Amino acid sequence: MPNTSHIQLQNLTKSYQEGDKNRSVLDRLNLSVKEGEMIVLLGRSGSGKSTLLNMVSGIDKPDEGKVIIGGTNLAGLGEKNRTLFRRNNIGFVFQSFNLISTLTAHENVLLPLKLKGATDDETLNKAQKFLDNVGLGDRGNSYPDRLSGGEQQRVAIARALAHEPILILADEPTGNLDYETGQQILDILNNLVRKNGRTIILATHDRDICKIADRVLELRGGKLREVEDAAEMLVS
Ligand SMILES: Nc1ncnc2c1ncn2[C@@H]1O[C@H](COP(=O)(O)OP(=O)(O)OP(=O)(O)O)[C@@H](O)[C@H]1O
Repeated sequence: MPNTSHIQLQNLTKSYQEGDKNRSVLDRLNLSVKEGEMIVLLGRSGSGKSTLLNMVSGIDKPDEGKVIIGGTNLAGLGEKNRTLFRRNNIGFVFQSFNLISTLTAHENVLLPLKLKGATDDETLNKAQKFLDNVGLGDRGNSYPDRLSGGEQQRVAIARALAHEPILILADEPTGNLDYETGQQILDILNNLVRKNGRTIILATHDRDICKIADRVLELRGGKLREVEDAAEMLVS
């Protein structure tokens, strides 16, 4: 298991075939992220933010280039090993929460711990601790459909952090929430991630989120550029 979450993307290239057309999404993209950094990734709809996060998490593979996380090049691994790497090292927070509807909140948080091979009482307590951390310690027995959107996203954050990943990826984590709930979710994410010194890459349309970032990057034309003044941007 890597002991650093230093990330390097080198010459990352990805295109999709559409009929007889080739749509280039990432074009020899480069990025270096230091351990503990919070990166906000901006970009218009369709610019490739989800595609990029899928490469970093190993859900998908680039056509060319390297995805090096803590010394391991994910792009050089087969699907099985990428899945194992992801389970052990990465936590993912989605726009649509993606909780398992037949499992309680506590069981949802427990799942990544079990997948990582943990079994004992310590694990049960750990899941409870992470629910406590997101302010839902008393809702462990609730099923997702009994929780509000904001509460579901808090469970999803507890689930993403429970197996203590070195890297958190979040794809529009506030996209399905009203403004105030979205701000609460960001505060929770920011506090937990910072407290534990985790690295996070968060993709969003919401320029407000930039205020909590160490670095803001814009994805455009398949490449990344640093945004010095996020307010200058008009992201649709
Ligand atoms: N599996 C796929 N097959 C074909 N084309 C795809 C696939 N996944 C993504 N695309 C295309 O790649 C481009 C980038 O999509 P992506 O979802 O990464 O953008 P995004 O910036 O995350 O957009 P949004 O902000 O709307 O979620 C789009 O043109 C999309 O249609």
